[in-house]
Amino acid sequence: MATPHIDAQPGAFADTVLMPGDPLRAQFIAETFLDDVECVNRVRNMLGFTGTYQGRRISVMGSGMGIPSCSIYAKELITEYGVARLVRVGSCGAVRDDVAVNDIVIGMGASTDSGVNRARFGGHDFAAIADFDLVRHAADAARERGTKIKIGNLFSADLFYTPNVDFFQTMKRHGILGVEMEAAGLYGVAAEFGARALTVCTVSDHILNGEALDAQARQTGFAEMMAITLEGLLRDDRETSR
Ligand SMILES: O=P(O)(O)O[C@H]1O[C@H](CO)[C@@H](O)[C@H]1O
Ligand SMILES: O=c1cc[nH]c(=O)[nH]1
Repeated sequence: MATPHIDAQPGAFADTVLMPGDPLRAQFIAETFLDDVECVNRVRNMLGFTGTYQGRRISVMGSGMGIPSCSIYAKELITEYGVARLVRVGSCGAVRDDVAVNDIVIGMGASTDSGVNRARFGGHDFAAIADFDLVRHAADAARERGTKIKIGNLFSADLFYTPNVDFFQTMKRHGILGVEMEAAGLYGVAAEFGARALTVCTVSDHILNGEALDAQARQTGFAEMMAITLEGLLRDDRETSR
């Protein structure tokens, strides 16, 4: 079985897929955090891997940048490979004064300037939200690790280089925790096709004050995000009845 974008065999993906935007970050995650790793997709270099974390089968695959790319992979993973949990592990920019580079934020919801969810929801506004239990278990994992995180609303932008820079102030006033490019689309796909989804991001830059992580700090913050995400998933396995 293959889709236009994934040439993996049936059963090649675990029921849970981590999705960073960057396929090389997918490879890094697989090689750094998983055991017994096998590469399961190379189409368009959108690398996908399956391995284990503490004995639990987990896959990781790049989503590409932006809602259209992420939506293609998420949809095919759910409907063709039986994936039931998708967790975006990404980077985002901050606009609030109390959100700093290296902070970890969880997208309980995701606002957007994209039209995809209206397209799938009869032209109406769709509340793009994460799965509550995935949010809860990631939050519990963070608390147990003693890591402070923020949970709230992300903004999934169609344009990385937006001409409407004044809108960042509006986002700030509305409490947006981070600006990224996929979460609202991922949540819409998950809702349409009956999967559970979550987004966890590390703040890589502050859009309004110009602060940005150096490479070393990026790596450290990223490792903590991965630990929270993976431990949250193990909790979800233990505590959520399906
Ligand atoms: O670091 P990733 O996961 O790619 O996420 C962010 O980085 C990319 C933009 O540079 C977009 O994909 C955005 O959502
Ligand atoms: O999409 C993104 C990701 C990181 N930083 C931003 O400003 N935007």
